[in-house]
Amino acid sequence: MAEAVSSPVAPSTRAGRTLRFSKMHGAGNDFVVIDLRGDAHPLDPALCRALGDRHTGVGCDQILTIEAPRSAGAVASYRIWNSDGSLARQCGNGARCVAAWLLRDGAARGDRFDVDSPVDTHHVERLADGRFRIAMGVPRFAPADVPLQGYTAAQGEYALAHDGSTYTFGAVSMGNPHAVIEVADVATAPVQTTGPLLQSLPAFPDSANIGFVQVESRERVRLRVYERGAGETLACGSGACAAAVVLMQRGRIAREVTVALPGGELQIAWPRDDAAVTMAGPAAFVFEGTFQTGAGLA
Ligand SMILES: N[C@H](CCC[C@H](N)C(=O)O)C(=O)O
Repeated sequence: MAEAVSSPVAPSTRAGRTLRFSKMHGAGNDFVVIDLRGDAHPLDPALCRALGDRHTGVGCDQILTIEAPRSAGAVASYRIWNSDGSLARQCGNGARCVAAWLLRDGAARGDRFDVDSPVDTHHVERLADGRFRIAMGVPRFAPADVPLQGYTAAQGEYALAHDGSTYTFGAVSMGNPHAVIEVADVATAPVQTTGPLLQSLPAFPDSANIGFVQVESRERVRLRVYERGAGETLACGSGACAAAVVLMQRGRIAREVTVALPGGELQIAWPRDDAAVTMAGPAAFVFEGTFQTGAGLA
């Protein structure tokens, strides 16, 4: 599973902590965004699960915390928590929402700036239509980088036998692990069964985000993603990058494509194998709120 987290301070689920948040989404992948730049207490898994609960909390796929920049040129850094309380190292839709949040906050100015994710410094560009283009880093296909156990050299397609079935998929790291399964029709893809099954196999020691992709044309694909730590989401930005580069490497699609997810469309480009992948898409504010820790928590 994703890396365990040990909180350096007493669990922040103790009563009395008031957290102001912005509820946001990127193509339907939804987030609770919390400014921790003036707060010494990071979140912890229990608090993130409480925040993410769609009945007793705010409800979201991931929680994003805004923190001080780590690199010289960045305006801020952010941390990514899945709603199951696990930490993640990449979130494409979240990066666009952080960018929009930083511009509204005034920490970022102009149409181009840098933001530190847990794995990289991402160049952000605000586009004329209000969407954001993010440089998502260079994809890494080596099994050790995904990580994917049981294989030494990168393959365009892996075949994994389990319990009488054989699963064929591509595998890539976008800073977080992805498996990509090509299907004839995403609408009938076994997302809710094969997704959690593949995540649980020893081949994925850190689990993985499982994408199911249908090629409609060389310029357009459809995608559904069963995310690590959140289940099926309406969109997955790093998953869109992962599906696109797996299919581009196989020569199945052009080097610039539209990825149509249930929650919206993203534009993915990967001009050369040694280049960063860029992802363009929307970021939206939904509402502001405060969350009182400890209220109703056992
Ligand atoms: N579930 C992912 C993190 C969120 C990624 C997704 N929401 C995106 O937009 O890339 C993981 O554990 O690696």
